[in-house]
Amino acid sequence: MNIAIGNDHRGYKLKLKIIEWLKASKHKVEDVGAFSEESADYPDFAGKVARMVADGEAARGILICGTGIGMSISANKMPGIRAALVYKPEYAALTRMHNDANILCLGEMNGDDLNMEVLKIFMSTEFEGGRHQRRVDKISGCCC
Ligand SMILES: O=C(CO)[C@H](O)[C@H](O)[C@H](O)COP(=O)(O)O
Repeated sequence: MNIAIGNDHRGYKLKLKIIEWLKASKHKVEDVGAFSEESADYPDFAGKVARMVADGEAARGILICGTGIGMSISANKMPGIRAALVYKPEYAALTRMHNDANILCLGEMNGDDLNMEVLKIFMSTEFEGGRHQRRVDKISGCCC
């Protein structure tokens, strides 16, 4: 799968771990930065990843900041994006099965172990469709 990934300064170290896992799992990774722990603005990276997912250049996106909150607020401004901020593994499965989330937002403060567990479930869970498809279709109509 083609994955776009982005972070601010607080998400930089976790991103490196995530990229290592994604590549070992045979995913193709496009890293839009930030490329260091120097202070950076999360909307800049959320916008780049969201654009790539919305345009079909990436099948899914991953965004990391301190809490994940700023990334999710920013990414969800882009039409076609369903960015989910997930702290618990069970919810990683549910947001894929029910919301067909196409971007995963992680908070570095949630800890590496939990975040890696969330990531692995997010990457391996399919959308269920059915009644959830109807609801996902309605998301696009919410802001128009
Ligand atoms: O969590 C975040 C936004 O939702 C960011 O990653 C930052 O942690 C937060 O905005 C604090 O920024 P700071 O410049 O590191 O104090």
